[in-house]
Order: sequence, then C-alpha cells, then structure tokens
Amino acid sequence: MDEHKAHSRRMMEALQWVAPGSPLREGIDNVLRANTGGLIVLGFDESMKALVDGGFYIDTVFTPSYLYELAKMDGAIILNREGTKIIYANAHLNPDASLVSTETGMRHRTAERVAKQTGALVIAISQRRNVITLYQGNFRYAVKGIEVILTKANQAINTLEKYKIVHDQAMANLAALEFEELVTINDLLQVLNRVAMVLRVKNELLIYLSELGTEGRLIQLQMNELLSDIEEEALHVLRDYSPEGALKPYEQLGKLQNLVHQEFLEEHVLLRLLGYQTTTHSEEIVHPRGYRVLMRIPRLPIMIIENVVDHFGTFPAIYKASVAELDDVEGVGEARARKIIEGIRQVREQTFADRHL
Ligand SMILES: Nc1ncnc2c1ncn2[C@@H]1O[C@H](COP(=O)(O)OP(=O)(O)OP(=O)(O)O)[C@@H](O)[C@H]1O
Repeated sequence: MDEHKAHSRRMMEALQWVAPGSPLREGIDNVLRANTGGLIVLGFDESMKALVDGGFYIDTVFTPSYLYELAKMDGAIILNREGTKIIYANAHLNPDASLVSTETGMRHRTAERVAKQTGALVIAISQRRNVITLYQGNFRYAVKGIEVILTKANQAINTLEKYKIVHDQAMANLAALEFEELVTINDLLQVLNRVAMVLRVKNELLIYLSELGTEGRLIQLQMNELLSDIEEEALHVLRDYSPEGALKPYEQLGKLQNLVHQEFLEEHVLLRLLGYQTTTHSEEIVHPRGYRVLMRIPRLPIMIIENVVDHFGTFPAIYKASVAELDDVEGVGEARARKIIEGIRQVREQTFADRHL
C-alpha cells in the first residue's frame, strides 16, 4: 500500500474514534464541558505498561460518564485497544524524553511522545484551549469543531455539483464523437482526468465524514447521490474502451482512486490503467464496444446487450448492422432487431441534441 493511502486510512480510523456519536466522543465532550482537561490512551500492551507509573488499576467497562468522572483526576486514563474498558486512571506516563516533541505543555508533550514510542492512539484534551488533539505514531491532528468541518464538507459537495455538470456535458460530447467515429485516446484520457478530479473530492469528503460521524448523514446522502451516477458511468466507459485482458472496470476505478492524490496524472499512467500500451499515440482513433449506447435503449436486457456486443465487437459495426445481421445474434429476433435500430437512432438524436445544450 502506498504511503499516502496508508496515512489517510490511519487518519480516518483515528478520527472515527472521536467522531460525534461515538461513545468516546460523548465522554470527551463531557470532559470538555467540565473543563478539566484529559489524556486518554487507547491500548494497554507491554510497551505501554513499561511507561505507566502509579495510578489506579480499574479494569471496568467504559462508559462516557465514567470517563468524565475519572478525568477530574490528574494524569492519564488508559483504555483497552477496543475502547470498551477503562484499565487505568490517574496514571503518570514516562515516555522517552529524548523523543522530539513540538508541543509546549506537559500533557501534549507526553501525548506526542507516548504515541511515537508505542504507536497507540493518544488523545489530549486541553484544559486551557478547549481543543482535542489526536496523536498516533508521527501523526498529529487537531480535531476541528463540527461547524468548521460541515462548512468544508458543504463546499466539497458544491464542487462535486459543479463537476457533475461538466462531466455530463463531457459524456454527451463523447457519445456524439462515438457516432461520428472520432473518439481518440486523448478524449478517453480527458474523461479519466475528469473522473480523477471527482474522486479527489470524494477522498476529501470521506475524511470529513469520518470526522463528522452521525452529524455527517446528510452530507453522505448528497455525496452518494452525486457520485453514484458519475462512478457508474465511468465504469461503463471503461467497459466500452478497455482492451481485452485489461483489469476489470471496478478494479481500474479503484486503482484510479488510489492514484488521485497526485496532482497531475501522467499520460502513460492513465494509458496503463486503461490497459493500453504506454506508447499508444494520443491522437489514435478508438471505438467503443457499444455498451453505453445500447444501455440507453429502453427495455433491452443486459444479456442481449452482451450478446450483441460480443457478436459485433465494436459499436460502429452494431450501428451499421442491418435487421438481418442483428437477427443472427442469439436472443435477437426480427422485432428486437428493429427495436435496436430504432433505439440507436433515438439515442443518436438525443445525443446530438444534448451536445449543443
Ligand atoms: N507525564 C504525564 N503523564 C500523565 N499526565 C500528565 C503528564 N504530564 C502532564 N500530565 C497532565 O497534564 C496536566 C496539565 O499539564 P500542562 O498544563 O503542562 O499541559 P498542557 O499540555 O499545557 O495542557 P493544557 O492545554 O490542558 O493546559 C497535568 O495536570 C497532568 O494531569
């Protein structure tokens, strides 16, 4: 797994612990309100045991109100890794003082060092500043207020809405080029680049959603609605254009999502993802198989679409086929052959109308 992906996954996992709606967050919110400050550690393994000095061994079920009561005492509260039990309270932690810390206060310094030394998730609740900071390994994250994240998440949704308009137009243009047999590799790369932009926003939103917890439900619904169309259509484009032997469309899309943290996706990377030789010229003409056009014909079962695509190989051949030729396809009789020809004609008409919107 590449480093960037591992980092964002770790970050999302860490954020989920303290997302609104989680029991730990409920406890932390109580601590924030009581203004006592707190130091919470998740995980009590050998490396952690070695750092604990004094305190009370409690070993009881975790509840938010118990956490709040225990936070009135000095020192750290240590939970099990699952966050279901409180193991220690009032514990003094002695991490290696030679570990570098950028923090100034002792609570936060200790939290950072313990996280670096043990790899455990450590949460510091500041008494003076009323903020929650997460530490794990070398990762540090200041949890923001819900309003701040909601604003950012809404901005991301607005961006997605704009991208969707551009995407729909680009798809209409691609369809028109397909009828004219003018699609080039370059057009495909543009489509992929647009999808990459959308996936970039999706990745950003996924982090906000882990942080928003139950407060993010509406954003999640909006995101799913905007993305499902775009992602589905991207899958159809990949199905239409990837050469034999390429990865499956959903695998290609998954790979693209992992790649999008790079600001600029190089042409050869995208070509390889599509399953083309990296030496393919970007002006080369390519033909779709015809899935997307055939799928727009009402009441044409997917099995028949598969048969037609397999039989003809490319969309131009389907487009030019006569009733008799279509009749040769398994599952297609004369009536259905006429329906397909009429269907393609209507899709064509609609496509050219959409193109000039
Ligand atoms: N090594 C430690 N182990 C456990 N708890 C500690 C340790 N060091 C400090 N603390 C806790 O942190 C509390 C506050 O310390 P300090 O004010 O120096 O930290 P801070 O990082 O400035 O935090 P805050 O923003 O809450 O003031 C202490 O009273 C103690 O409860």
